[in-house]
Parts: sequence; structure tokens; C-alpha cells
Amino acid sequence: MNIGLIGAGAIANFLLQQLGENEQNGLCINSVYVRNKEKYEGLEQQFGITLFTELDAFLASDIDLVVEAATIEAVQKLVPTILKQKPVVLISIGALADEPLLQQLNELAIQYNHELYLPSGAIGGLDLLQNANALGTVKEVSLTTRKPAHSLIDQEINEAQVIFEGTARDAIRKFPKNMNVSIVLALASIGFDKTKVRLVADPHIDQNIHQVDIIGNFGEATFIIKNNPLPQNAKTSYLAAMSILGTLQRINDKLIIGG
Ligand SMILES: NC(=O)C1=CN([C@@H]2O[C@H](COP(=O)(O)OP(=O)(O)OC[C@H]3O[C@@H](n4cnc5c(N)ncnc54)[C@H](O)[C@@H]3O)[C@@H](O)[C@H]2O)C=CC1
Ligand SMILES: O=C([O-])CC(=O)C(=O)O
Repeated sequence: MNIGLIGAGAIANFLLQQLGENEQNGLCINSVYVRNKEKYEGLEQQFGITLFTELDAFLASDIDLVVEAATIEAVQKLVPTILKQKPVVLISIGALADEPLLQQLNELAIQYNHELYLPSGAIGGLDLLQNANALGTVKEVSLTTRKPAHSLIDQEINEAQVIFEGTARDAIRKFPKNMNVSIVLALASIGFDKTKVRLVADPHIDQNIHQVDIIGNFGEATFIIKNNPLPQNAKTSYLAAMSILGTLQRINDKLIIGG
């Protein structure tokens, strides 16, 4: 499967290292869409890809699917057009907290028969959460995220500090680069207004730690994910990048585990 990538930041670089130079399990990045070609020129030689700044030319290149690894704004601007032509794997999932956009993308996916894949990103357990909510009987979902203080706030602090407490809807509005996980949790369960979020800036940790607590008729579940950050972007967990790779690896499988 030939992949077109949007973005050239931390996650994109991880994917290029895995799927740029060498094909892996039939997966290969051919084309990369960026806003500034000069800035990323070195990538063409390094990873054997072609850079594009025109969306139409990018979509007309030899690609079967597009991976978005850029920003919420890039999703808003580009993905409605892309979904008419290609399936999309989208990691800036916070964009979908905008209900009209969510509805539009859902309708385009159906109309053009192109899947919209939402990887589990820096968390896990979305299979359990969706199963537990198969009858709509999940009652509470809460996320407590702790990140290194310096990756969240400018001022020096000596003690861990809760810097946000509220709904997933407000969390992504205030922290668009840190709370995508809250939106995928909300989409998988009880929605943006019922999914509760706490964000803690902690000067004593160097990992991104997510605790997910779920209560429903099935019983209760708690997941704690202690993520190492990506070297290029401390806000972003290594697992978030790997979750795209995992999603791509599973797309063509006929044996579906945890489906
Ligand atoms: N779902 C999840 O669990 C997670 C999602 N994320 C999200 O994934 C996205 C990528 O994360 P990183 O690679 O760490 O970010 P990054 O900041 O390292 O890279 C983003 C790149 O996108 C580029 N970009 C921005 N707008 C663009 C546009 N319109 N067209 C083409 N390129 C554009 C930027 O120039 C930058 O190079 C972010 O939105 C981040 O918030 C990050 C971690 C976890
Ligand atoms: O990478 C992480 O740990 C989570 C993150 O930034 C997000 O959900 O936006």
C-alpha cells in the first residue's frame, strides 16, 4: 500500500524512518504534503519520497491512502477534500470535536466509500470501551493526564499542578496539542460533554502518563499508560506514532484481533 503523508514533524519523521526508505509489510510512504518545500527538501533524498505543496498534485500521485500527522487546522482544511479521493488515517483527532466537521467527514466517508481511521494514539483500551458501551451502558469515563510541566506551561513549578479540569470538549479547545486522546475516548463512548478530563503539569516526571477510568453495567476498568515521549516533540508520545503504524499494518489483515 502506497501512503501519502501530511506533515513533516515528530510523528511524520517517525513514520518516514519506518516506511520511507524501505517498504515494511507492503507499506511504503511515497508522497509527503508540506506547506514549505524548501524547508524539507532534504527529506526527498533521505527517504526517497516526493514533496508536494499542491493538494491536487499530492492526491494524483501514486498513493492509496493518506495519513494526517499535522494539526487540527490541517484536518479542517484538507481532509474533507482528501476523503472524496482516498481513505484517511487521522491522528489530530481533536478536530472531530467540531460536530459539523465530524458529520461532514462521516457523510463523505459513506458517500465516497473511503474509510476514516482513528488510531488509538497515546492510549489504548478503545476495544474494551466500545464493547462495554455496545448497549449504551457505559456511565462514566474519565481521563487523568500527567505530562512533564515544561511541556505544558512556561513557568517553573516545584509541585504537580492541575492546570485543567472539565469536559473533553473544553480540554481540546484549551489544549489542542495535548488532549486529542480525550476526544478519541469521547467518540468511543459517552461523548464530548460527559467524558471528564484532568490535566496535570508535573515537574517530577519525564513521561506522558494517561489514566483512563471507565464505569458501566459491564463493571469497571482502569488503564494506566506510561508513555515515553518522542525525542522531537516532548508533548507527543512514542505510542501515538506507533499507533498509526499499527493501524496501517492491520488495514489489510483478514484475521482481525480485537476487531
Ligand atoms: N491522537 C493522539 O493520541 C495524539 C495526537 N497528536 C497530534 O498529532 C499531530 C502531529 O503531532 P506531532 O508530529 O508531534 O506534531 P509536530 O508539531 O511535531 O508536527 C506537526 C507538523 O505538521 C505541519 N503542518 C501544520 N499544518 C500543516 C498543513 N496545513 N499542511 C501540512 N503540514 C502542516 C507542521 O509544519 C509540523 O511540521 C498533532 O496535531 C498532535 O496534536 C499527538 C500526540 C497524540
Ligand atoms: O501524546 C500524548 O501523550 C497525548 C497527546 O499529546 C494528545 O492526545 O494530544
